[in-house]
Amino acid sequence: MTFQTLDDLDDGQRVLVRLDLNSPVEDGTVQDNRRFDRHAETISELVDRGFEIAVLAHQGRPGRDDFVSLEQHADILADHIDHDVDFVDETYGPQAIHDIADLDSGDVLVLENTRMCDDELPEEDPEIKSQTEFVQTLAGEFDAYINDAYSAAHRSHASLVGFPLVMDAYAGRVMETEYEANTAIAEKEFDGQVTMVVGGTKATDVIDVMTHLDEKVDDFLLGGIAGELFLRAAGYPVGYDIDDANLYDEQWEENSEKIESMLEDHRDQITLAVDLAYEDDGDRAEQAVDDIEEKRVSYLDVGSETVMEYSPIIRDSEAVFVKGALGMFEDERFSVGTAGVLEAIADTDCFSVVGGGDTSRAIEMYGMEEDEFGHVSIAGGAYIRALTGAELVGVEVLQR
Ligand SMILES: Nc1ncnc2c1ncn2[C@@H]1O[C@H](COP(=O)(O)OP(=O)(O)O)[C@@H](O)[C@H]1O
Ligand SMILES: O=C(OP(=O)(O)O)[C@H](O)COP(=O)(O)O
Repeated sequence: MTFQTLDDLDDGQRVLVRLDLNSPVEDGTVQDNRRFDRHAETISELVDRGFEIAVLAHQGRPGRDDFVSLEQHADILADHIDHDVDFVDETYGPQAIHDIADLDSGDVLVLENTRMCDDELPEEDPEIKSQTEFVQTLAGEFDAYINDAYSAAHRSHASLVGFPLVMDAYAGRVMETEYEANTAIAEKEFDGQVTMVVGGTKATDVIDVMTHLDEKVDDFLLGGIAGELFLRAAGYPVGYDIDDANLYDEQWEENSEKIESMLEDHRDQITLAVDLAYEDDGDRAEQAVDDIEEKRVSYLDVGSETVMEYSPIIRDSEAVFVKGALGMFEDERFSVGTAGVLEAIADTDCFSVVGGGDTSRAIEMYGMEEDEFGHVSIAGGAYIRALTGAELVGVEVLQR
């Protein structure tokens, strides 16, 4: 490993620490999840070593319901480290700079959601990000920058790639362990069948990676939003937005050509849902995809027949990689696909990786243990990108 770690950093300095606390938000309430547990280890070590600590993190995407302040995250983090955590509702404005100046040894201050700053998005070259007002202002306030956000390291955003170009930069403990685990996994060779379960809402991330993994993965089992987009490309009248949904059409525009060419060139490697589930009068109802004449409802899970088709494929696999849930599993009625597939994986002795801040929550929620899986990563998009062998931009800048 070529980046510097916390072992290379002298105690008691002023540090700016980038975490990934991006969490599910239900009715405005931030849901606790494994990202807090994992990052708490890094922050507790920094507290014990007397650092003056300011935390940068993002939450959600502008325009989405999950785009909220980090005030609740500061409280959840405080519970995890059993130590006070302050919050300021600015990222680099005058009040933030004032509060940063006031930090004492062992103090922790969470700065406001980085994505509320104009300079954070969109993705641009690290050199451009390093010259932004956001990076230039904060860099002057600290002795060192620590990136612990492996799970966001595939994004070329200011808080992830700008600072290492203008100040001393180190990998936090989560960055270190996730990088090691995911790099080792990417280098593993398997003699038997390799299966990848693809779902979730971030279809663009997974479809991009699928096009680079067609030699490594023998069978892609589809669900979630990506699954419906593939069904749409295969000629079924699903995979577009109805009502207020904003999940399909934009991602279809971005990915339809890739999906169509994957179906044309790799049809035998792609297994699509044979039935889908929806809400009918408060209950779960299922419909065979062949019987859908027109999309009138939101499909929130794959159906039970689909789980019966996916399970034997998983049983016959030597390795299974999961990225994204097959349905909206947080609602028990729509957990059949995700829980069914995870149980099938847990019941076999295949090597398995379950990734994603949201998806990894399903393990605990549905009574499974993490040690029933080979590796449970708090990274989703970053881990599957790493599987392709590609370097993550946020890691690359740490290695300079
Ligand atoms: N058909 C669906 N409709 C709406 N949401 C879905 C559907 N299928 C899966 N999801 C949601 O996808 C989320 C996980 O998506 P994503 O963020 O891409 O994965 P992760 O964070 O695990 O990497 C879950 O919280 C689940 O509720
Ligand atoms: O949750 C994240 O990614 P993931 O859902 O792929 O695990 C990261 O925080 C990145 O967030 P983003 O996909 O909104 O850039």
